[in-house]
Amino acid sequence: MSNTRIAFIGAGNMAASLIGGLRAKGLDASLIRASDPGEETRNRVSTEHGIETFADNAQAVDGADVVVLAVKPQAMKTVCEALRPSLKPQQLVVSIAAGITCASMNNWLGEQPIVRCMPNTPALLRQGVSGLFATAQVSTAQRQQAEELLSAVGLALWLDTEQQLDAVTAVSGSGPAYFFLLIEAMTAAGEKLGLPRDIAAQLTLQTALGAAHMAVSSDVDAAELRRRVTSPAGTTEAAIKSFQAGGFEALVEKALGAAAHRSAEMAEQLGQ
Ligand SMILES: NC(=O)C1=CN([C@@H]2O[C@H](COP(=O)(O)OP(=O)(O)OC[C@H]3O[C@@H](n4cnc5c(N)ncnc54)[C@H](O)[C@@H]3O)[C@@H](O)[C@H]2O)C=CC1
Ligand SMILES: O=C(O)[C@@H]1CCC=N1
Repeated sequence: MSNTRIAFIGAGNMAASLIGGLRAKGLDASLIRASDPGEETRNRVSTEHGIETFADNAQAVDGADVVVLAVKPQAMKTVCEALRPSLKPQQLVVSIAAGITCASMNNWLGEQPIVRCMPNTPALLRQGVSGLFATAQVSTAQRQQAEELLSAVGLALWLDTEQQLDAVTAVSGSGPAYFFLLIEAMTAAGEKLGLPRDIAAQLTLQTALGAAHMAVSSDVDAAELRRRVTSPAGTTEAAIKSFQAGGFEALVEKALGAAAHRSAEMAEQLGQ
């Protein structure tokens, strides 16, 4: 990775967090470039990370070993088709766009080695997790380059099939939003139970943090940790029974199913 030249197409939130992670890991700024139509966006990443930026995507990819596609899924077709004449066959394309398949990208870009990934927003704090899938054209060295790129902002996990990316999107890509929703709901419920809002918020946030740390560092699973909090006929049991009477597990399954379905549907709708 130390000599790998990386070009980011799109310099928004996810690209900026990847660039920040690479810089924090010691990758030289001269090896990173980014292009974005937004002047403010270009100025922000070049000031924050000391990298060269371009308004023209073709200029950014010139000489790059790895080209990271970090635009919205809806922009992928146009961006890929316009990039096609500028790409060299050996350049690795890494896409982080939700719901855009390798087959669609190969149609738009021509045959390129492609790694399709699904990161998540805690990448901003280098606490992210990503699922990665490589096409057959990707060499071992290129797999390593993609893994080093994504592991600069958190955990990077390889998948056996591209279809599994729909499930990864449902679990971890969209996942931070589910935890934020629970934080919002617990804070509001605490307030309704008579706590000042800031106290309810602090109690909720520190509990989320503490529980996540426990779940990550413990040698027992989440179900056992839950049992240890749940005294027979106590308060936790009352709450858990209430969650389960409302169909909590089935609701979570349904919600993640909806996200995975939407990921596959986007591939259909945006992949033409
Ligand atoms: N936000 C999230 O939680 C996650 C997002 N993703 C994926 O990451 C990708 C980027 O998302 P964000 O960074 O959140 O979006 P963003 O909107 O912050 O960044 C996208 C950037 O692309 C630029 N752009 C638009 N048209 C362009 C073009 N023709 N050429 C070059 N740049 C262009 C925009 O100006 C913008 O700065 C999306 O495809 C999304 O599916 C993946 C995982 C999680
Ligand atoms: O909501 C979305 O479509 C994107 C993909 C995963 C997180 N945000």
